[in-house]
Amino acid sequence: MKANRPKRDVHPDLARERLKCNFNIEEVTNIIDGGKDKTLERKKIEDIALNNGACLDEIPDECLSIKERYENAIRKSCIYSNIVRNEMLEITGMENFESPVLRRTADAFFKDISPFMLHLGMFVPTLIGQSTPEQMAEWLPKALDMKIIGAYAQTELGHGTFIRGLETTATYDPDKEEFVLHSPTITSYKWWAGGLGKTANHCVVMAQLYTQGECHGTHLFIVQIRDLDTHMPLPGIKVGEIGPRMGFSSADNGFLGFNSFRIPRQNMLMKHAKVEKDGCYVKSAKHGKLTYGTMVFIRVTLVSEMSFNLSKAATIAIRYSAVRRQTELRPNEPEPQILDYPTQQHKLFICIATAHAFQLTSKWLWDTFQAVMADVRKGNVDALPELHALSSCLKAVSTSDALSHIEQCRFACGGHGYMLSSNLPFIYSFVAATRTYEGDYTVLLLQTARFLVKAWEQAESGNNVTPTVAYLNRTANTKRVVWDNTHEGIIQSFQAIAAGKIGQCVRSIRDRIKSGMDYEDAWLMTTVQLVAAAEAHCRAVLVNTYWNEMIRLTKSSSANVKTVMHQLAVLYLMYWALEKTGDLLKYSSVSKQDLDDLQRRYEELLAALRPNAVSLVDAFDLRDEILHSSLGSYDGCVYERLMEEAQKSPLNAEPVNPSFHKYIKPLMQGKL
Ligand SMILES: CCCCCCCCCCCCC/C=C/C(=O)SCCNC(=O)CCNC(=O)[C@H](O)C(C)(C)COP(=O)(O)OP(=O)(O)OC[C@H]1O[C@@H](n2cnc3c(N)ncnc32)[C@H](O)[C@@H]1OP(=O)(O)O
Ligand SMILES: Cc1cc2nc3c(=O)[nH]c(=O)nc-3n(C[C@H](O)[C@H](O)[C@H](O)COP(=O)(O)OP(=O)(O)OC[C@H]3O[C@@H](n4cnc5c(N)ncnc54)[C@H](O)[C@@H]3O)c2cc1C
Repeated sequence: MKANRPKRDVHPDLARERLKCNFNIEEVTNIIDGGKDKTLERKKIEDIALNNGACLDEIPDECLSIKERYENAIRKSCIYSNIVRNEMLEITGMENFESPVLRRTADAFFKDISPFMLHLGMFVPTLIGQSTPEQMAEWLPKALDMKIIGAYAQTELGHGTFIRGLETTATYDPDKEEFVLHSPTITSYKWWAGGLGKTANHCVVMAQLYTQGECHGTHLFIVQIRDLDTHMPLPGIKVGEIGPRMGFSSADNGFLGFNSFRIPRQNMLMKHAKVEKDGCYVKSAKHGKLTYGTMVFIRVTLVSEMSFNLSKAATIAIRYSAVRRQTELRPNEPEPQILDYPTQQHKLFICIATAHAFQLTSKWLWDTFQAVMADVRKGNVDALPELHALSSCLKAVSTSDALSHIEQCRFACGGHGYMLSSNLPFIYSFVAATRTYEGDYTVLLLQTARFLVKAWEQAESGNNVTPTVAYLNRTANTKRVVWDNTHEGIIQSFQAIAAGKIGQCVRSIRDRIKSGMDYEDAWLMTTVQLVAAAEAHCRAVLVNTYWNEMIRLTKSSSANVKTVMHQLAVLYLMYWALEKTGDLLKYSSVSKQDLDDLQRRYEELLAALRPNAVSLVDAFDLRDEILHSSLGSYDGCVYERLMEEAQKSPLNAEPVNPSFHKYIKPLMQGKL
């Protein structure tokens, strides 16, 4: 089903906006993509994937039933996978199967989500990160070639966060050299895994490993759950879909139970720990948490995923705000574009800046992740705790911030933002899930807090700490940092806030222990503060990284690109400084006058960015197919598209709905 899209002239308001642009859009796009060659490659891939119109739907997803939606998503997933397999991977290289370009083009095919997303997103990365070379040779080519389709089944009905509490068992039987998978209780049923309900024929399962009568904790196993020919669940497997949810409607999130289901010994993913033929358990020599590697990988990728989603929402809301006019400011004057309202700019410009902040930080985080993984491969796991702390807090804060900014984008579009055809509700519900999955917000910040408390104690006793907390060496023993309204000053203030909060947590824990609590209770009682301290640390990392990366990446840019990129980064610093005035008053010497000045400069910056706003979102270079939005298309023909989408409502298929004759008319006639 291909839909023909009428070509329209660009709305005059948007055309005028584009004439105001004073910087080279392509240069900014290159910075976001990571270089000119990357932009060219992305465009080439987008042309291959999208130019033939296979991604377009005649009937909008939201007008389909649950079953139709799933079937349509499968149809398109197969078309898309074929394009990826036959044409796109040739350009990116097989090893870059998780390239952001593939993720971006996938969004043109799926307004919601592909049932195959978890296959490429988690199943394949788990094979890569957790298999021995022999296992990799066996499974990976099949998975990349879509000969097998997998899911990642870790969470259970009873436990998601507390992995050590998972109940599924994998008991080794040395006589048959097999593991017996079993779900002993209803709460041990696997629950939530994307693609598991109806699509996958294999999955990675996390289960408690028992061998020689002893439990060795959770390990990963690769399990075939359906017949490859008939697709029927194998005997001993109970599998299905978990039912309608807020988003992820076409992801067939599933449940899975095992009734003494047997798999060969070789199906335990044994890169980090293994079970010998005789049942002898050999522990990971490196680090006990390496089996959690896929989660760390996804947390790292989610930061750029948040940038992408926020850039979509910002593009939609800013283009719409340039076209939408509302309220006479003065009698008989034309109504202004709503983008001219400073309150609208306050809602939206931070979204552009945040998309940049997350994008640049995500590249830095990705490089850090790669470097740590290279060390791990050589047997050095020293940097793993820092990577875990960093990826945990950046995942938590980026998903949470993206979610609230996307909601602001929806508010910024008034009533029309509530329409599914605007795509904002889809983007919102997709991002809402990211705050929970791969580790809930609070839980992950508490992981970072554990690391920060240890780092504080090291810094306090005069020892050097790892790079991302190096500011503790400078600030751990300082009471209040001297306020300075330059970018360096603001960054240092964020570091002082983080250090101040971590220090306060340590003191609270110590005071509670002194007053008779044990460490666990003292920690528990301090967790509200610990979450706030970890968030503050994350903000310090974000402002510092964004600033440094922006300076580094614009070194050879033209003057106006430097200026506009600089303005966005300053806006980001000021926005968060103003959001955190209470903390600044507590941990720096900032005065009321300084804060008033900051507010004024922030408002001036909004005005300075205003003429470039539309071009800044054009620089995200998101094709209409990817935006899927009646409000955000490049041509800005908002009202025509809203009307066009309204016509597609199934309720408009007939002039009179049968319910009139069945119910309303009898009611009107008193015959009901
Ligand atoms: C086409 C391209 C595709 C791209 C795709 C991009 C988009 C991706 C979309 C993906 C869609 C995903 C859908 C969702 C999937 C899922 O949600 S899968 C399930 C995810 N589940 C979780 O994340 C659970 C969260 N819980 C945990 O991570 C852990 O249980 C815990 C909270 C960290 C605690 O673990 P536990 O085993 O109880 O450990 P502790 O005893 O508390 O800690 C011991 C020490 O170990 C440290 N530690 C914990 N985890 C790690 C780690 N991963 N790495 C390193 N270290 C770790 C911990 O901090 C403790 O340290 P100390 O303080 O030093 O003791
Ligand atoms: C759309 C979606 C897709 C998913 N896909 C998958 C998948 O493919 N595979 C898979 O295995 N899983 C998947 N999940 C599951 C997901 O990983 C879990 O839901 C997530 O890790 C949270 O765990 P939970 O649901 O057990 O929440 P809970 O841990 O029960 O959290 C409930 C509340 O308790 C709080 N809480 C819990 N523990 C603590 C603590 N120690 N300290 C303080 N507060 C705490 C949390 O902050 C939260 O507010 C998916 C989830 C969603 C929503």
